Amino acid sequence: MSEPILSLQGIAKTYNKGRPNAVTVLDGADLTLHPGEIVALVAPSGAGKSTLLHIAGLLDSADTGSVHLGGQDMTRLGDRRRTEARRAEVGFVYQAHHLLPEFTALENVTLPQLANGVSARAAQARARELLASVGLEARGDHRPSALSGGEQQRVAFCRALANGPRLLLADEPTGNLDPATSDTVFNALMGLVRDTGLAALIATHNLDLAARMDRQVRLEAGRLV
Ligand SMILES: Nc1ncnc2c1ncn2[C@@H]1O[C@H](COP(=O)(O)OP(=O)(O)OP(=O)(O)O)[C@@H](O)[C@H]1O
Repeated sequence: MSEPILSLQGIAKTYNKGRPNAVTVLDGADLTLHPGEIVALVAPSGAGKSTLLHIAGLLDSADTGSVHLGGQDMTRLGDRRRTEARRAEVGFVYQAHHLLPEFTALENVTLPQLANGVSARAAQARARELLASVGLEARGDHRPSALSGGEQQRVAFCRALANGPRLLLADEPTGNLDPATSDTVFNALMGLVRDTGLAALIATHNLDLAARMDRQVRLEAGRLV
């Protein structure tokens, strides 16, 4: 089998450690994700899905345990190296799309590439290609307010994929969408995973969508089962 893109081992996380209001959210969570794999992360509200995604995506650190991304140990990297690794390897999609309202769809997908040192010309070409891959070739000049919810969420996926990450992390990405639109967004994502060898971890409450993924992991008492 191919080398894992993401490997989490023995991840523990307690908020407000040592205080009366301490909350242990993760307590020995293990997870391995391979290229071309899409995995559902299912758990009740408050169980720690966002916390786990933030640790996997190097936005937050675990108290104990290790995080490997693309075979490299990220656990003890300094802030600068973590940010670099995150920019290069990880794409994030949130429930609310967080697109920049004053920029067009095309600009929203171009900007992260400019931040990563890509030339304007190459960044725009890639943004056009990504938007076309989710059926939005005619919407590049629209601002988010002129797009439907499903279109906005597809732009958010394109933005997350703009720098060619090997890992996509999504937190309830279809939570705000009606079933038909959620289906369209999910199918676009599935196509990308299959075509590009991307690995995706998708937190969702939608059990129908979860059932269509390669595997489901549940977060129970701080562990993944
Ligand atoms: N910064 C923080 N300080 C203290 N407690 C926190 C913090 N962030 C999260 N928590 C607590 O940790 C627990 C897990 O939160 P998390 O957001 O990871 O859950 P979730 O499974 O993503 O929930 P939801 O599905 O509702 O988004 C919750 O009880 C939450 O209140």
